[in-house]
Amino acid sequence: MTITDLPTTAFWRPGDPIGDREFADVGAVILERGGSLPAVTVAYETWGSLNAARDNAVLVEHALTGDSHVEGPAGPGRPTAGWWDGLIGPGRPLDTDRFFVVASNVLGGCQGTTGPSSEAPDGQPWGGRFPSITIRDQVEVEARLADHLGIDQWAGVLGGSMGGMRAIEWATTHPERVASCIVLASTAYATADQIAWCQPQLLAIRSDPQFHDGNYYGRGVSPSDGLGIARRIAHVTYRHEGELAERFGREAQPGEDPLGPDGRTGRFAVESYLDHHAGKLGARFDANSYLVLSEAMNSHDVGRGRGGVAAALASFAGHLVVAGVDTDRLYPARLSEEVAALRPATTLRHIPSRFGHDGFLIEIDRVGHIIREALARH
Ligand SMILES: CC(=O)SCCNC(=O)CCNC(=O)[C@H](O)C(C)(C)COP(=O)(O)OP(=O)(O)OC[C@H]1O[C@@H](n2cnc3c(N)ncnc32)[C@H](O)[C@@H]1OP(=O)(O)O
Ligand SMILES: N[C@@H](CCO)C(=O)O
Repeated sequence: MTITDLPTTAFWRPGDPIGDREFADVGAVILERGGSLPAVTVAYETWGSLNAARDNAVLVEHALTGDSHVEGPAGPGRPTAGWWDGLIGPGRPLDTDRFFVVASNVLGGCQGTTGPSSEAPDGQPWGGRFPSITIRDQVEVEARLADHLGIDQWAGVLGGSMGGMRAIEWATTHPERVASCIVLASTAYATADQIAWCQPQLLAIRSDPQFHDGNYYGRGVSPSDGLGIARRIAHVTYRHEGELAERFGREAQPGEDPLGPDGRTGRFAVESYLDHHAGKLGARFDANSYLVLSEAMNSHDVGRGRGGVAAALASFAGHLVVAGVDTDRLYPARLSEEVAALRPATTLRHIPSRFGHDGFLIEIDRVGHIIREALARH
């Protein structure tokens, strides 16, 4: 597959099959970086039942390109199978005999919650006009969802990567509303390295001639080349050097010769693998959401304006669990260890994996064990 063969962008629009989604209108939101969104809708899914005391709810926070479909098959309105399939259900780590599990699509996303592809007040898609948002704005919207569901305190808030950013922000902004917080393969603040890896990704999208300053909806085009390049860069950071060496080595993609006379089209197997992931993301994700969410991640710092990370975390009296993947080069395990050092009451766990950052999505048994252990206190 060459770059220009990539499919055009797909995202959820009103009128599409709703799958298992429910929707909550949570009103206008004043944004941290200025401006506002006059009417925010949140798409969410639930598993299990809220008990009479309304104290058994757990919020699962998805990562950059995830959505509310944590568990269950793909199907109409559900472009992908659950991204943590196997973790939610009777007797599972997120045990639906005990817990009411909630997962929403994040503010700025493209699977039903208000984002750049949603309608602005003038009836046209927001597109490039969608305002800059922060992780704190996303948590504000999730707090409104909790209010809508009648949940004063979550038994648990948990997530990996960008989902972990929102989980730790929840514990900091609303310490009284979180009993247990589980932060996987994540960080208390976006590091220089994470911001640096992000920059060429955003430039790739914005440099795509089909980007049109973010106003590509309705033109029959999308900046899929730029989004594909962004995903290739990101995907390498999500995996481990040793894994790529072991899986692909210097092998050529079958039927192709990267060192032959036509070496410009013949690919190494690892290049074909990256092309595949670029194509998959282009088929299920909106480039504008990729930009907005990436910049929200760059904003992340629970200590900003609060006297630093240690002072910010001091307000949280609940149970905090942090776990890093030992081969994660993007969110190295030292960032989890740093949180545990700044807040000594924290439980520190490790996720051994050969897969790097994506280990938090792949090592289901280990992740399930950490979740089960943390929620056993409840
Ligand atoms: C599953 C979802 O996408 S749910 C939606 C939400 N998603 C997320 O939050 C995370 C997005 N997904 C991801 O980041 C990753 O796909 C993961 C972490 C979930 C999966 O990781 P892994 O299971 O290790 O898959 P891996 O990275 O090895 O990729 C396998 C794919 O590469 C393909 N592949 C492997 N080698 C090659 C090659 N040489 N050339 C082309 N394709 C290749 C496989 O055929 C397979 O394709 P498929 O996924 O279409 O079946
Ligand atoms: N593979 C994950 C990595 C981000 O943490 C995603 O696409 O959301």
